[in-house]
Amino acid sequence: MSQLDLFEDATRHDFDHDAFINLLLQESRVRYADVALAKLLNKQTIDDVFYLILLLLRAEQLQHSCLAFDDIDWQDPFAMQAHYQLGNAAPWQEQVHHKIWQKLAQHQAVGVDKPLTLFAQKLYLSRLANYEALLAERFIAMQKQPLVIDENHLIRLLGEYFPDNSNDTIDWQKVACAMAATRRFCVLTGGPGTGKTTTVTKLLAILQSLYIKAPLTIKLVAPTGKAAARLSESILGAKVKLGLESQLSELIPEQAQTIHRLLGVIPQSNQYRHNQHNPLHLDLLIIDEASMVDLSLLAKLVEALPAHARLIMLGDKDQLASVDTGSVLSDLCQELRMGVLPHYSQALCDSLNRLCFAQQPKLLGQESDFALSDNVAFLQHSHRFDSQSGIGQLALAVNTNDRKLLTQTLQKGFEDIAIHPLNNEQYQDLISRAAQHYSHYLTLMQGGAAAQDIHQAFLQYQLLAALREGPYGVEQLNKRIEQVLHARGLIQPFARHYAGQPIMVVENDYQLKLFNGDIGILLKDEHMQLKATFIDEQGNLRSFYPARLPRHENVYAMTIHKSQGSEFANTAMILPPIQRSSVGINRQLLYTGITRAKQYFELVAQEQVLLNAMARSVSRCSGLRERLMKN
Ligand SMILES: Nc1ncnc2c1ncn2[C@@H]1O[C@H](COP(=O)(O)OP(=O)(O)OP(=O)(O)O)[C@@H](O)[C@H]1O
Repeated sequence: MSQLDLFEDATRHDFDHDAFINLLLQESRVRYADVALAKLLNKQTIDDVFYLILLLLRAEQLQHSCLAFDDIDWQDPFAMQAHYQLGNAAPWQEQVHHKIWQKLAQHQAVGVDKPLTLFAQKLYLSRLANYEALLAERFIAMQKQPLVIDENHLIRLLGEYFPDNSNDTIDWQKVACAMAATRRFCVLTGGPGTGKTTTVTKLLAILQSLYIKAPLTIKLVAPTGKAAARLSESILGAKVKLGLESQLSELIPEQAQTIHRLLGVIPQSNQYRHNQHNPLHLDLLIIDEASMVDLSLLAKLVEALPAHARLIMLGDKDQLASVDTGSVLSDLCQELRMGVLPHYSQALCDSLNRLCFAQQPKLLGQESDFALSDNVAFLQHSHRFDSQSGIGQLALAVNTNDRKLLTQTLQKGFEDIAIHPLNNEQYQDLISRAAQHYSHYLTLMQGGAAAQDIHQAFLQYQLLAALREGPYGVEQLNKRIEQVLHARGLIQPFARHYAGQPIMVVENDYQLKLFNGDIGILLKDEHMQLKATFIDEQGNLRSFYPARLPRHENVYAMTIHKSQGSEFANTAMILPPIQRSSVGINRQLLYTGITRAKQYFELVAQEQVLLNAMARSVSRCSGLRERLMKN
């Protein structure tokens, strides 16, 4: 029996729309505002188009860029829990789908300069369609705009920074560097430790050497303050490792900033100081953690680039998509698979063989239908996690849903991972271990250490949870850890704010320049005043009276979603039991959690929950790919 057949029931005279809409609201499938908007756009008529608009608004709420006709379950489009008796369901009919599409195409709210847009069998809110179209247009424009390069000089520099190992293997970092040096737009994707930052630092050294007479103005950005601080640290580390001579080293920036800061936030507005009319002053923009950047912010950033600019996007395509709508990085990297060579055109392979492997050409072309396949470089080999590392093997097993590799990894007894079954005892042990880790920064605080050192110590460990609510969610975990730390005499959590309390800001405050995801610790200053302290991307200390803080929560435990863009030496992760783990616990979530760990990772979970999550891969609906197909 169906819940609602969009063609048959929605247009039936005796169908009780009010009851059905109430059910949708009760089951939180849609919001009141969605119903009102769908009615408005459909001139108060409740019919099949009204329900399609509702479905679109629901899709947007779930961070999809659009509603794909092919993805709709026409017999139960809202995936209802309640069984709603509607009589005989209409059989699936191809012509009826065609009819509704035609009806939509002629609808008064659909079209150019209208609130809704149709594209490639997908229905959009026009705002999102416009962002997608803008990105596709700019990416293609950048791809087509030629660059003048002294090829011989570039070959020499590539040889210097990537000395040929003269065996048969391909140095993909060198390939990535050659690709990025010779095009205005390049995506560089790879898992943790595959050398994205190292490659980009070498690329910057090569580009500044090529253009030494008129060096490029380079800006580095990341979506969060945390990610920007990490990028700064990594670029600095890579520069030191490369041992660049000082004149060249000075031409490579190491201070990254947030995208919001670069664009120039205008308080109480969703506009930025920099836009197409007031472009950014730069020649090359590097965006790190690009998987976290949502469609609208990326569109605004790309729109603000000057016409001559180059753009490089770095990120891990397999991580969770952005918190807000869109999944641009994974859309651009959709055809890449671990263990498979990317498809590059023969023209690109000829050029890369000339630039990188003059002695012995190594690359052979393979055509792709994707217009930007020659703009995506893929690093697969991790230099941080070798075959001796459990973290790397576990991440690989999860990411490829390889149960055999998972079993082997668990049996090998790696020292850098531990997996505990979820039960009462393990739950209590996890809380105790977390409290033990956090006692380090609290002991430093009690000893009067500098705020920077206290923050540094806090960031050595993080407990991650898949859920917010319930006994396995961050709220309860935070309370439990707080209780243990209090019992150990390390904190006095009697007021809303107390010394040693770690907090995460959960909304943007453009006035204070505190952003969603920023982590602070409450500390007493020299006058014994309690202040919330934050370390900014430049490593500077910023302090605020607690009463001034934007909305925030304790962060002894944080959700995996919130941990994106951060790394911790020690990371622990807890997954709920099977009864609570059907929604939202998927491969991307697990992979993101595991790859936050640099040195040690522990998981507390039921085996079946782990296996189910590995098998559940999610993707967001978007039309960006279609906009970027050849022809
Ligand atoms: N070709 C290489 N040979 C040896 N070591 C390398 C190579 N490339 C990178 N490394 C080392 O591997 C580690 C990880 O490199 P890097 O930070 O550049 O990777 P990443 O992809 O940016 O990582 P993440 O995204 O996880 O921060 C660094 O210690 C770096 O020095």
